[in-house]
Amino acid sequence: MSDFLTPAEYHRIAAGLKLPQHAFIDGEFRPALSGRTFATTNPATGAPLTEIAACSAEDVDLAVAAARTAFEDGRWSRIHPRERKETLLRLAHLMETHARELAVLESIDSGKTIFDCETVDVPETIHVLKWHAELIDKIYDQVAPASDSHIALVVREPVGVVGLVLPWNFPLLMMAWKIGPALASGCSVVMKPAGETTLTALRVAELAVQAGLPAGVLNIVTGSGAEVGEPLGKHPDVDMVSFTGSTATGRRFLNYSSASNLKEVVLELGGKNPCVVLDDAEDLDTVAAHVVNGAFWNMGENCSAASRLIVQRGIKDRLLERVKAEAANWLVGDPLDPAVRVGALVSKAHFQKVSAYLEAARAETVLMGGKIVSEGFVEPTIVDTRRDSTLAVEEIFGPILSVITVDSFEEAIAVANDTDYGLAASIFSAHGKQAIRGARMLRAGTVTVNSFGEGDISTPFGGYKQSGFGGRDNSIHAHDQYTQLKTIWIDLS
Ligand SMILES: NC(=O)C1=CN([C@@H]2O[C@H](COP(=O)(O)OP(=O)(O)OC[C@H]3O[C@@H](n4cnc5c(N)ncnc54)[C@H](O)[C@@H]3O)[C@@H](O)[C@H]2O)C=CC1
Ligand code: BAL
Repeated sequence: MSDFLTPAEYHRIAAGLKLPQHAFIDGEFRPALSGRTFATTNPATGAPLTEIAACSAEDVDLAVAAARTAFEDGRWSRIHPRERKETLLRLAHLMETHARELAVLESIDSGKTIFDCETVDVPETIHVLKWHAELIDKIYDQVAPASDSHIALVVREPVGVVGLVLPWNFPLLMMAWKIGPALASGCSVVMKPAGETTLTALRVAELAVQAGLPAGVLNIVTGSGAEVGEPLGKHPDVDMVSFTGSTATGRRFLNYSSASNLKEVVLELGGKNPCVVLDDAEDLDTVAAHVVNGAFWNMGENCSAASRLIVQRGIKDRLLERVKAEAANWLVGDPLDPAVRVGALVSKAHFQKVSAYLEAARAETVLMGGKIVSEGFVEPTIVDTRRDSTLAVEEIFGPILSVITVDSFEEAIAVANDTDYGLAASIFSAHGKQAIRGARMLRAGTVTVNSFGEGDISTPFGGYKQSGFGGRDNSIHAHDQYTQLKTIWIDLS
């Protein structure tokens, strides 16, 4: 903790921040063409932070045109990958220099805790950008088998102008997950941050200018889903869209694509992720720490949150005792206090949604929590539920853990897989073969064994079933989204 400041010091930094307001199009910060703005507030206090450009289809057109020009003239798409690497590394280094400011901005804009912003969101964002930058001048294309009279090349080319539509739960990190591989690959970007959390993206754009990113290569169009997301999804000159957010909105992007130019679509969607704990799990204090982290980290506002604890009857009581003890350490309160682990839910609307689930929990057995702390803040809550209860089926995106009791390994796996989602899962067992067998049987894009997590930048992240579509974020596979394969046959005869 020695690197953390006091809450008062963080509040002083927050009060002194200059907040961005304008969209970023063709290398310039500009108001919406309509002149309209929308208010953004600090979800922890309800206080207005600033007014931001409320863009619409005409601003999207401008941004796409700028991105297209930049892509076609090759100012970024056709320079040596090493030059792209160096520019992105300069951006990452500038972000390091401004890490604390970015962490505070992220916290006041989203309600996330300063603890997480300082230890995860900002450093991981920088790491992800560096990882993709470092990769791009080290990967090779392929030469296919052919007779002596031909050479057959399989080359990757940047897909073109890409639309990136972001969620509000990890504003900086999701930006990095998408702009990292998109920019490294040579694409031009039109990005739409979530309306709730726009500020850090615009600050990164300011740093990108300083880093020397050419105009038009990164454009940030601010505003609502209906007025910016939809025109971007339907735009005939956007070659591909990568989206992270709800399954319902993800579906719309498939419709937008089919109704426009059949642009490629990659969707990273919701989850109702199981955490399976079998009777033979060992070191229950550690298991409990993973369970709590999985369920309550980032206020449960996490697509891979382990929101269903599927526990075998023989170990249930011993485990829950420890889970409750561990969760009791998760202090709820001022996100700018580094001792706090559960900050504010992202918006009033989302707070109301989560509060409605707390209300529904009253019809079940609440084992812990269950109450609103104050406007925007809810207690980490543990509920003993039926496997088919609303709480155990729907993605809540709040700090509510549903506990489901099972009697066997087979039943645990069946319950875990009994969901429309398939993003992440975890399994705890001291019996190696059983744990690995379970990991293979769980239908999810990421499965962790005897731990909770998402892997890291080196491994692909994305969902089975209705949790994902069309590709993966992270790892070298993320570059598949932003490149397309071209075959070149050369006749030597
Ligand atoms: N998979 C994930 O990481 C996320 C899941 N969610 C889930 O979605 C629920 C609702 O949250 P929302 O903010 O409403 O998520 P959302 O999926 O509607 O929003 C994500 C992004 O899509 C944009 N968008 C919204 N409507 C659009 C439309 N009609 N056309 C194009 N773009 C559109 C939003 O402005 C935002 O940038 C949450 O309670 C949570 O359960 C929300 C955010 C992230
Ligand atoms: N956990 C990172 C991806 C997401 O929540 O959307």
